[in-house]
Amino acid sequence: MRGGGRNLDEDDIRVRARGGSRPRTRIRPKHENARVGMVTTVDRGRYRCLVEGRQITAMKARELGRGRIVVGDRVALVGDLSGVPDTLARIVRVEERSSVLRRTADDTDPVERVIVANADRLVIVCALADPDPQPRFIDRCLVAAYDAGLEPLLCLTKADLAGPGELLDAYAALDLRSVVTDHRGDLTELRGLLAGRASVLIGSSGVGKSTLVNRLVPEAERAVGRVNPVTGRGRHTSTSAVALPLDDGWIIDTPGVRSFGLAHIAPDDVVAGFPDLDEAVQECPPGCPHTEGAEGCALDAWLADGRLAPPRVASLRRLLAGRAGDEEAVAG
Ligand SMILES: Nc1nc2c(ncn2[C@@H]2O[C@H](COP(=O)(O)OP(=O)(O)OP(=O)(O)O)[C@@H](O)[C@H]2O)c(=O)[nH]1
Ligand SMILES: [Zn+2]
Repeated sequence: MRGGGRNLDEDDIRVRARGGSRPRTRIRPKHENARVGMVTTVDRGRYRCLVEGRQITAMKARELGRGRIVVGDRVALVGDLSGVPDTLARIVRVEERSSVLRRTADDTDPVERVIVANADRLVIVCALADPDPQPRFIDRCLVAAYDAGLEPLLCLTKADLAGPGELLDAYAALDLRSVVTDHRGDLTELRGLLAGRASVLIGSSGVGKSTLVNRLVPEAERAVGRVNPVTGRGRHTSTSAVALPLDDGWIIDTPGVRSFGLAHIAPDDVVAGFPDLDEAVQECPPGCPHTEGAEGCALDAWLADGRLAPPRVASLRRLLAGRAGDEEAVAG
């Protein structure tokens, strides 16, 4: 785009006026006039950003190279910041991230992807019935949350169909905050927990996540559904995350996230996602893989005398086995 005429700004002109033999790096524009905004969606090379209350579309400046920019990133923008249809701003800088939530396509995929930057909470949406609760999905999300430094919140939906007792009992040993909802009930408690935070909502298909998002941010459907003036594309694109403003905070929906692989997380950090098992694994021999049949694994002794809940140990072992490429475990 540089020198392309239409996208010239003061910085480009200054570069050219000084020009000459000075090394390019020393006269690289500092973009003092840049405005900082937040990336709310990413769709095939186009970034929607909220800047001073306006939604604008931007592209990445070539000088930024190949580094990915993701939803939640705070970015410095120059160029046309009017937000008028068909205008395109330029992202010239990505601010340092306070957190990154990553995933891989499955537990053995070497390619990790950052889904969201700068979030501080992971809301794990899980139905109490229809579909039945999936503790293994919850455990997987907890590992990712602890690893990324996000505070997990368990959001149990469809409370009109089943009670939360059994599920909450399974997690009683964890210091895990939870909230119970149904599609007609009051959302005051959940709203209170979300206010002022950047919360990523994650859940498997059919748990009622969209229902929840639409109730929390009724205008979201319109905002997401609006056809992008630059790309001409509407909703149901490949976007994997969308940030929506809510009560001085953000909720970040993840409609495109269909799996949540943990190949990027070291075994010890997988174990750290199970703080209720921590005391037991302290007694394991050095380098213990904690998997089924591992020699001297203290989890077995603790299980045998009833000090640990079998489903918790099974869940950890399944995750560890899945990362080792055990097909059957990956399917879980
Ligand atoms: N009984 C009951 N049904 C609900 C509740 N919340 C959502 N549903 C229903 O569950 C179904 C799935 O809800 P969605 O909001 O589409 O679920 P989702 O998690 O967004 O699922 P995907 O769109 O597949 O990602 C719909 O038929 C909803 O009407 C609830 O609290 N109680
Ligand atoms: Zn062990």
